[in-house]
Amino acid sequence: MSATKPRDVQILPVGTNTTILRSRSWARLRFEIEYALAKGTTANSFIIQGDKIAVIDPPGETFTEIYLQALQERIDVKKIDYVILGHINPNRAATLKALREIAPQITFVCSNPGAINLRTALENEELPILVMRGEESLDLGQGHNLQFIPTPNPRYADELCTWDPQTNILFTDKIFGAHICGDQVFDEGWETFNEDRRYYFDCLMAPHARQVETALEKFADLPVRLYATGHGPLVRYALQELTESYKQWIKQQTNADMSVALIYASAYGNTATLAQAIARGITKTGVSVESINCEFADPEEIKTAVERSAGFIIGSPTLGGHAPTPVQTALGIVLSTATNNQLAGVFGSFGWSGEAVDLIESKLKDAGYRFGFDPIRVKFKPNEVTLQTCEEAGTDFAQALKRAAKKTVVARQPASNVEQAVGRIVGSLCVVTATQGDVKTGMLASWVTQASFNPPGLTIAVAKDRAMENLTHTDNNFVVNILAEGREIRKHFMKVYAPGQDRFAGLDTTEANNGGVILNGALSYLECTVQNRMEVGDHWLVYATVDDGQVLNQDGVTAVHHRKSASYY
Ligand SMILES: Cc1cc2nc3c(=O)[nH]c(=O)nc-3n(C[C@H](O)[C@H](O)[C@H](O)COP(=O)(O)O)c2cc1C
Repeated sequence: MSATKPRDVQILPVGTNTTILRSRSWARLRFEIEYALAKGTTANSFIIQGDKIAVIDPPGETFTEIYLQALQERIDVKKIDYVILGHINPNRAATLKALREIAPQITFVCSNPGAINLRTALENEELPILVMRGEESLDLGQGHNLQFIPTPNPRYADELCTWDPQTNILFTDKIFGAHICGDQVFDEGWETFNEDRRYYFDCLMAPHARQVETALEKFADLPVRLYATGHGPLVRYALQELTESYKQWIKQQTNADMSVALIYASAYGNTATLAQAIARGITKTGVSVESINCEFADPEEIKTAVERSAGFIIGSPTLGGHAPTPVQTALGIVLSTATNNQLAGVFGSFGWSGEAVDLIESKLKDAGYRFGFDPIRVKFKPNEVTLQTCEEAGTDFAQALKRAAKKTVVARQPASNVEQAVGRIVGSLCVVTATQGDVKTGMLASWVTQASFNPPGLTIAVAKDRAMENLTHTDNNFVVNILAEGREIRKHFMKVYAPGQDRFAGLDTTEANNGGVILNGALSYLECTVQNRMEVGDHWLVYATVDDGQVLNQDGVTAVHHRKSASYY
C-alpha cells in the first residue's frame, strides 16, 4: 500500500440495481485512534436504482469533488430522489450541500437524532427529511422496499442501518467495518483482514459493547447475504465468522470483572475523539468501558453505570467558559453516586481558556476523589501525540484499578510449582523501540527469541496493555536493542513514565533507518518488520523479520533476565 497514491473513487456493482462507490484514501485519514494502524481507509457509498434512486452515505468533504464526478458517471445526479444517512458527520455537510445544489428535490432519510444533527450541519431548518424510527419503510420500486434499523450508541447516537430485502444486503454503517484501503471490494481471503477488523472493533465498538449487542439482536432474523459496511471491504465471505467474532468480543467486554464509566459530551467531536482513545487504553488491559454520551443518556443510566463501575472518567469541552449543561448534570449525578473508593479522571478539548476541565477537576478534588491520571487538556483537535497520551492515560487508569483490586483481595501468593518451573525460561534483555509519525516509544522486553534463520526472524511477547502494543501490528517497524550486562539502560526503562512522557530523555540515541530508536549503549540492535501476530492469552506474540542490524559492543555479554517465577517479569 502506498501512502502517496492519489485519492480516487472505485465503482463496482455489488447486487441487483446496487452499486458501490468507494472513496479511497491510501494514507491515514484522521487523527482518531481507530485510524492508528495507518492503512488508509475507504468511505463506502452506495446507489440503489429502483423506480426511484437512493444514494446511501456520501463521503466527507475531502472527497466531494471526485465523488460527485464518479456519481455522475453512473447516474444522472439531478434525478436522485433520496439520500440515506447512516450517521451525520459535520464533515459530510460540504458533499450534501453540493448534492442539494445539483438536485434540490432530494429528500434525506435518517434517524430522529440524525435529523437534528443534519439540520444543524446544513444550517437549514426546512430540510425535507424522512425520519426513520424503525417501523417505517421506503419503497424505491422493483422490490427495493427498504427497511430501517436504528442502532444508537454513545459515539453515534444517530446511527441507522438499512435493510434491502430485494438484495438481502444490510447496510451496516460503522458496524463490521475496518480501516483498510486496497483494491479488494469484498473480503475473499478474509483471514488477512482479521487483525484490522479486531482493532476496529476494539477502538470503535468495545466501549459501547452493550449497544452493539442490541444491534446484532436486531439483525438476527434477517437473511443477510452481505454486510455493506461504511468502511473497508464488504463482508461477504466472513459473514458468519465475523458475526460470531463480534458476539465473542462483546462477551469479553460485558463479562469483564471491572468496568469504567466514561461519561462525556462533545459538540464538535474533539472530546469524543479523546474519549475513544482513553477507552482503547482501558479496554486493552481487559477492563471494560461503559461509555456514555451524557447529551443522550438519562440520569438513571448514568447512575447505574457509575454504581457498577470501579472508576469513572468525565470528559467535557469548554463552551462559553463552562462545561455544557448535560456534563454539569452528569457531574451532579456522579458526585451523589460514586464512593471515594472509586478512581476518577477528567479530560476535555478546549479552544483558549478551558474552564470546563478545571471546574470538574476542582469539584472532584473537593469531594475527595483520587485521580487515576493527571487531567488531560487538549487544544482543539487532538494529534497523534495527544491521542497516544490519552491511550496511555487510559491504560494507567485501568492498571491502577487492577492494583487496587489485587490489594484488597489477597496478598501475593507464593509461586506455584508450574510458575517456578516456567520462570526458569530466560531470554535476552532488550529494549524494543518504535516510531510512528510523531509517536516514539520504547519498552523493556525479555521475552524475545530467535524464531527463524531464513529470513532472520524473532518473536517478542508483548503484553496487551503495554503502550508499545499499538506499534506491533503487521507491517509496523521496530528496533530491538539487545542490552549488555549492566544496569544503566535497564534502570532507565524500569521507571514509571507518565502518559506521553519522553522515554528517551537523557539517553545517547541514534535514529534507525526504519524510524525506531537505536540505543548507542546497547550490545547490538536489530531493525525489524512485523510479519504477523498471534493472540496468546494476555499477550500478543509478534513475529518479525530482521532487515538490518549491527553489533555496537564487540566485547560485551548479553544481559539475561533471571526470574524465580513465571507470574511476573
Ligand atoms: C460557541 C463556542 C464557544 C466556545 N467557548 C470556549 C471557551 O469559552 N473557552 C475555550 O477554551 N474554548 C471555547 N470554545 C472552543 C471549544 O472548546 C473547542 O472547539 C473544543 O475543541 C470543542 O470540543 P468538542 O469538539 O468536544 O465539542 C468554544 C467553541 C465554540 C464553538
